[in-house]
Amino acid sequence: MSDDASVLLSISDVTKDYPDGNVRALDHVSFDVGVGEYVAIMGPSGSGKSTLLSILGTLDRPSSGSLTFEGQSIDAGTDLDELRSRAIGFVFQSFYLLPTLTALENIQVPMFGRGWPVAERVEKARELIEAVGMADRAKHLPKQLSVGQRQRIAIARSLANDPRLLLADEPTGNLDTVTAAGILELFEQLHSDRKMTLVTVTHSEEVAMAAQRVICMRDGQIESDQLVARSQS
Ligand SMILES: Nc1ncnc2c1ncn2[C@@H]1O[C@H](COP(=O)(O)OP(=O)(O)OP(=O)(O)O)[C@@H](O)[C@H]1O
Repeated sequence: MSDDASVLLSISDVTKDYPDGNVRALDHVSFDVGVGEYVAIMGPSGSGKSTLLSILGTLDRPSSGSLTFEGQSIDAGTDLDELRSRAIGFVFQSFYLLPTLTALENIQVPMFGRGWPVAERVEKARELIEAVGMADRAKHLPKQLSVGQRQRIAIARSLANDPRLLLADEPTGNLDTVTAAGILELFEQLHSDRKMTLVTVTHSEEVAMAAQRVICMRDGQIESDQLVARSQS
């Protein structure tokens, strides 16, 4: 973690076993993520990246070890649905947009059930669709959008509840090089303009180099954890 950042998220001595497969997916992993950091997690297939991201996002529980978010311990008593919907946004390789909803409606999905007045919900969705450069596609259904455009809408949706943390699993995995570069620019904007904390799992060097810090996993352990040297322009 960079020295000046206060800690957003911390995992300590986390182990994850999958007894059915007799697999130790994470093996005593500890690290902090600072507020506003942009972290890439890399490593070979099967090294534990997605498992780690699931635990960071509270989608899965560690077998042992602990997790804190904004200084609060995440344990059996934590309302995980509430924490996730309030504080954590997720972006996946497959976008999981609802096919019968328009782009603008898809962005509002996380706001459903949270008591937002409709007008405010729509206004917020309009602001987000603008932020991801897709305002002119608001009424389009997912099937009427390119894959890169769908990912932009999925990213806008992930921001609907103003999360402090954005977790992404191979966010450019289904995209061609040019489209992927556009998504990386969008992440950079979120990081620099909105001061989002971003953690992304990736196999892509380009994605990793866009981050500030790269954690490399191997066999369920952290092999290296380094700040990315940025060229000054
Ligand atoms: N539900 C599960 N049950 C049993 N074993 C699992 C389960 N999920 C993952 N594993 C195993 O845990 C290990 C880590 O898997 P994980 O998906 O975290 O790796 P990864 O680094 O994300 O891989 P990839 O880059 O291929 O997506 C692998 O050996 C995998 O087979």
